[in-house]
Amino acid sequence: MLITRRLEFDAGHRIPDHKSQCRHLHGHRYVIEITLAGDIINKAGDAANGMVMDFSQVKDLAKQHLVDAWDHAFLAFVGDKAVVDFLATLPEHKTVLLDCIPTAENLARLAFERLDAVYRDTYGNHLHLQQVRLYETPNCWADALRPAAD
Ligand SMILES: Nc1nc2c(c(=O)[nH]1)N=C([C@H](O)[C@H](O)COP(=O)(O)OP(=O)(O)OP(=O)(O)O)CN2
Ligand SMILES: [Zn+2]
Repeated sequence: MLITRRLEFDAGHRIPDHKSQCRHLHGHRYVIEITLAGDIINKAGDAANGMVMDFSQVKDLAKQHLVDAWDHAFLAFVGDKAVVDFLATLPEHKTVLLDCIPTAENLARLAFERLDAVYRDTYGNHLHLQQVRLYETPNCWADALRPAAD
């Protein structure tokens, strides 16, 4: 069984090597869709009975481990020196330094890597993170998938 929880957040970025609009400082209303795989919990009387995981718990964990850190932050490639140096001049500015360029692909991959350890099997229902879909705009998104098992 697959379940998906969608969250939204705002962040700024730029793609420094881009030859068109995206090299400029700009922002997006990002959408992240977190897909979990697992069996349906069958435990009479338990709050999670009939669920893979409570959607509110999926949301709370995503906020705690990722979304609250990225929301209203500027996501900057640490090698983008001009921007990193500029942001450092702004008192208490919320900047998230990344070791990669903040494309949709890289953000989806980073989100997957960070959240993978967060969604763990607590009920013996084989719960695990299956996919992170990251929308940069309503028309553009990237999917980070769990690699197929050997
Ligand atoms: N493969 C990727 N291509 C692009 C990325 C990316 O992360 N991965 N990012 C950008 C820009 O940052 C920008 O966010 C995308 O802008 P744009 O192409 O204009 O997207 P829109 O949905 O706004 O396009 P419309 O044509 O206006 O619908 C660029 N490429
Ligand atoms: Zn962009």
